[in-house]
Amino acid sequence: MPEFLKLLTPQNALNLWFENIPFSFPKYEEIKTTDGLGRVTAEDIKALHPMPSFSKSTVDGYAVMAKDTYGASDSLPCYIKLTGEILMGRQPDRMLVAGTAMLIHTGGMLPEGADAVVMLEHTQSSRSDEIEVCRAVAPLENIIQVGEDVRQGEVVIPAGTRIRPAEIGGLMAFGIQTIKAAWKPKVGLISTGDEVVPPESTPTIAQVRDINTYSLEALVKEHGGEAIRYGIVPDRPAELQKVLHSALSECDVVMITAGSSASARDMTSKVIQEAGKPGVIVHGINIKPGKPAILAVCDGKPVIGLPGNPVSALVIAWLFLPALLERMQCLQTTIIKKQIAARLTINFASLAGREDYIPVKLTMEDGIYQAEPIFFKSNLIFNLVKADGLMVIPADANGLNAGDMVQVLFF
Ligand SMILES: Nc1nc2c(c(=O)[nH]1)N[C@H]1C(S)=C(S)[C@@H](COP(=O)(O)OP(=O)(O)OC[C@H]3O[C@@H](n4cnc5c(N)ncnc54)[C@H](O)[C@@H]3O)O[C@H]1N2
Ligand code: MOO
Repeated sequence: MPEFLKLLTPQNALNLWFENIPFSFPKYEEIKTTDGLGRVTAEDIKALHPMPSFSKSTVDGYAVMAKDTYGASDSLPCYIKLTGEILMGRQPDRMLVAGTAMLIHTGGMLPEGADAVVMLEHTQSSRSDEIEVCRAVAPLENIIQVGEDVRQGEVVIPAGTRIRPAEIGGLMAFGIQTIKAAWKPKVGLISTGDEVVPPESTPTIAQVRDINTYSLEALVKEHGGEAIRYGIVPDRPAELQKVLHSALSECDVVMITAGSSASARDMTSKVIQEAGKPGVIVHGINIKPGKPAILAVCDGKPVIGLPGNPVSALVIAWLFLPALLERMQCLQTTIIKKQIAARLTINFASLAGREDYIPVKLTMEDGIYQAEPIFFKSNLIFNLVKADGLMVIPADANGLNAGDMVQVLFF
């Protein structure tokens, strides 16, 4: 019986693999903040000054002392002397004194002495030097105070944060043009198989174009790694040995596709085992698709042996590689895979003890997502192209019934 028939759950497989990887603090590089999307910060970033650095209005209206408006209503307005206008981007040229108001615009700097802003809609101006206030304001109403967003010196983006558009905006608010980011792990991609030819060539009748190198390259890029292609290796162990050796010396992670299963030409596990210590950690995971997957460590470097079937290769890589890249870059917050709850449209059988990831089409009915399973074969990439997401059938389920709610993950 091939060794890989001793199947682990995906979570146990991941844990066991990670226990054998010597994670260390990541190398880092200085990058332009504008290039930072998707990168991981390698140091704490602190507020250089309070944000905002001046107190401002959140509405168009009149800066006032709140107490001057107390009791004001539509039936009993109060009258306040208008002493000028605060121009945008300019510091007010005078203090606000009791019993006076100044015209202010959204984002304008509050004059000293003012503690609230009356909205334009709650005033009338019958005379050019006076306003009629029809509604009272409380202190701090319609203003943003100095440091209300963040205090000076506060850690605003901790080390190990994935940079999203919001972080880029926050960094620019401080004028931080460069950041230290964890280096992008280099992921070597090796395709194997005598029948596999490059996409630019025309396959003969029993050949196939290389899908996996390219779908995996895109996945690596999407999850913050740098992909390095090592081409297609024929089904000869010596050839794979040679290419794997180069990839291990040049990359931080290596992914090999195909040759993971049970036949005599499935050499991947053996070649990985001989490429470095401790070698193969997991061969076989209780999952569909992707059961024959291999997780290994060769002299400190993680290696993944993916099934050749393009759907299996992509699903397994999508389940394991992002988690690895996150750990390698010391990401502090696990990225939760985007998912929604949906109602299953039909009865769906599955094997108890095995976690299934089934491609589904999503539609919306009465405000609830409906998940229609695609009866897929893991060799057929367009089964995945046609899917909106992957429905998870947990290991403890012995199939699901039409109407059951399922989680659908977006890959
Ligand atoms: N007797 C058994 N046979 C198989 C088992 C099993 O348990 N017992 N498992 C099946 C499962 S599940 C999978 S998944 C596949 C895994 O196969 P391998 O990893 O050994 O890969 P190959 O056999 O070389 O290829 C499978 C399939 O994928 C095509 N392929 C390979 N590389 C590429 C590529 N880069 N781009 C596009 N397509 C590729 C290849 O031509 C084959 O059609 O094994 C089952 N068999
Ligand atoms: O894992 Mo295989 O992926 O079931 O075809």
